[in-house]
Amino acid sequence: MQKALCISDITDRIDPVSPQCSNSTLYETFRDESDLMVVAVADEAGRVLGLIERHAFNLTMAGEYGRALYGNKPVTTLMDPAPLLVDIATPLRDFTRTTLSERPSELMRGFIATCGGRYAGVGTSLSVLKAISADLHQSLGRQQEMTNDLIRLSSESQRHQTFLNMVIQNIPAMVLVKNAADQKIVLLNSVGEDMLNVSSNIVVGKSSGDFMTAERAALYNTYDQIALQSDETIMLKEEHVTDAHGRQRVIQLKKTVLRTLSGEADCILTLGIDLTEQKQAEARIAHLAHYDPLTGLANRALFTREMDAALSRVQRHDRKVALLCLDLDRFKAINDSYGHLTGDQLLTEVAERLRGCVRKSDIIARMGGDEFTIIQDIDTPEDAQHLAGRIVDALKLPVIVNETALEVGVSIGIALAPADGMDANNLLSRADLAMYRVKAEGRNGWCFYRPEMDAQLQSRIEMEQDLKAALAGNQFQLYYQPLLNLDSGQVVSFEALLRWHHPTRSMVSPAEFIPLAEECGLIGQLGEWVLNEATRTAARWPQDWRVAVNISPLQFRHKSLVNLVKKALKASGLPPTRLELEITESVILEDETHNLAILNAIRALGVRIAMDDFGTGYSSLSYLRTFPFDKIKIDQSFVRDLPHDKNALSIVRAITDMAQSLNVLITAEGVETEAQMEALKALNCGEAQGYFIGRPAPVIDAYIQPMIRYGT
Ligand SMILES: Nc1nc2c(ncn2[C@@H]2O[C@H](COP(=O)(O)O[C@H]3[C@@H](O)[C@H](n4cnc5c(=O)[nH]c(N)nc54)O[C@@H]3COP(=O)(O)O)[C@@H](O)[C@H]2O)c(=O)[nH]1
Repeated sequence: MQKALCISDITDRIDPVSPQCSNSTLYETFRDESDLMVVAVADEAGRVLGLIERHAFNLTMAGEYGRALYGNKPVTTLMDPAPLLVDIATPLRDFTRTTLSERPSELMRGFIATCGGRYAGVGTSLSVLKAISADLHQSLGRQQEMTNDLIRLSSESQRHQTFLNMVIQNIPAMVLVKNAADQKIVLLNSVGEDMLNVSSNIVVGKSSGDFMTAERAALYNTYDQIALQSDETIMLKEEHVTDAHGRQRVIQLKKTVLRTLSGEADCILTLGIDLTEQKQAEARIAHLAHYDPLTGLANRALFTREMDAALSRVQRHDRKVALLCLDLDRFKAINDSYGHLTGDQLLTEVAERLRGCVRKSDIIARMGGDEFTIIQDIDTPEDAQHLAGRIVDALKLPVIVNETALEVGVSIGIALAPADGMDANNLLSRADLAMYRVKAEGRNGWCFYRPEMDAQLQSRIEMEQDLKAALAGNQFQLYYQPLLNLDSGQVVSFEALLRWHHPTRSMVSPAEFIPLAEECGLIGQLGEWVLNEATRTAARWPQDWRVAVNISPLQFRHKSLVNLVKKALKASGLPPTRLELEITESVILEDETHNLAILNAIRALGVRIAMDDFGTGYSSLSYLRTFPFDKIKIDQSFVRDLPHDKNALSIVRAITDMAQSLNVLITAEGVETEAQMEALKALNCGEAQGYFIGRPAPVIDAYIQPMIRYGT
């Protein structure tokens, strides 16, 4: 901002003339200095004596008469002895305002500026006018600038204001500002309107008590007082509110007092952060950590916690608890046949039915796959028995998924605390043991744990160890069972069937140890041994005999089966066309793409692929189209009832007809009588296998038997 003009700005610091100076000398000075309008007369100490104005002086001195009269006289004779005096620091405006109103004619003659009463310069009316005009001009310019500045400032502040409003309105939190002095609300943003379910028009200018319940308002006022007495942000308890849309929200409030530069409380800022989604996510995570996402039942982690709690109830309050272990009977087959989506729907429905069988206080958990557990507070073992009975009945009813009726069934083992133990893991294994007993005894039922089951478990554990030792100790042998071509009556191939000469239990059936080997991960090693042994043996047979080797579905998951087959063929020198691999339908159903690729690669080597146990599975026949099987083996359960059972006859006929249309060879398994063989011949079955033709036997016997029987 420019400084206002003062007298010093418009005075000429012309040396004054002394009172002794003659008028003629001054006359010459005026003649020589045309710009000189006024001069002051002052003594040596600077005291002002008078003022001489050029025009008036020259008027006197211009004529000869005037010069003759005054020429030699001192200037004091023609000076104005009472000139207009003004202090040099006087603001120009003050000077002009006073002089123009009080002594305008004196101003016209000029004036003398003084400083501390001493001469400081002279000024004229012209210099005053010039200065006033310049000042006016400048102040107009300044005013314009100031106006522009103001306009700019106001638009900037407007922009800031708008920006601030936008931030406040769009911040995803409630912003509520109260005046610190009277605690009246001055601002509530739109999120706050929504959270508090009130319009800012209603609350601005009001106190909390004007639109809240007295109780709540009192609480908020207390919080305000606490905030006012604190220099820090205070965090309030989470609050549950119903928002403008009727939804329950959880809000975290924070209060901060905004203070002026001098430290006085100006306003109270309340921020409300909506924690609802965060809380929901936390709840979801907590739920996932304890509940099975598919069925909504407790998971293993929650089961363990609940089991510990139940056992401490038993201990402290002398209560009884039953632990029920459930395993669905045909779930795997259904899952494999109809796919995981159907399996999932089935599990969901099973969970629903279980919920319908228990009391509220019972805990149902899904431990994984198709295994469930129930923790039940009981008074007597009969309570557990009744619950198990209800569950078996509930799951006997078919489950309808996508218009298909699925019959699943359940096996339940029950262990009791404290009778069967007080350790959760131990009880679980005992209930499991009982459940396996139900499975072994035909499924779809329940059974209490009995101490002798431990011995059975022990024997299973021992068998597992024995199996490991058997592999190392050469206790396995392959038996061979012949397959007869029903047209030619010739033995065409032999199925290799594994036998275990157990050191103490003599011969153990593969029906017993193959599943065990699958469970304990030994099937890969065992299957590799069978493949090598069978190909090595068959390589020594007559050229027109093939060998069939059973491949477990689990072998498809282990080492590269294709490489194992290649290696066995190479090592034995057996032509690939003389090797046949028997697989079950679960191979196709389990991991169709992966397993079909393996089958195709093996078949590309020239090895034949047979579908074993045909008709026992759950699946539709559609998988027969997914792979060109060389042979289908009709399961012995269909052959058993031939030739008299009409159903068996029509099933076998249907299979042979279908095989003919697909151009696939059919082998009937389990042929034990001549009548069965004749019936199969009449049904156009290509090959037969069974005790009637030859029992599995070490290789020598295997081919001698049929030769003896049929004279080949
Ligand atoms: N993955 C592998 N599985 C194998 C291997 N060796 C055998 N097995 C499978 O074990 C199951 C039981 O086999 P086994 O006790 O050898 O029974 C076979 C035959 O002895 C029996 N059979 C043959 N003819 C008759 C008969 O006329 N009556 C009758 N009651 N049983 C008979 O059938 C079994 C052959 O079945 P299949 O394999 O379906 O052709 C069995 O599932 C074997 O597959 C192996 O090395 N690996």
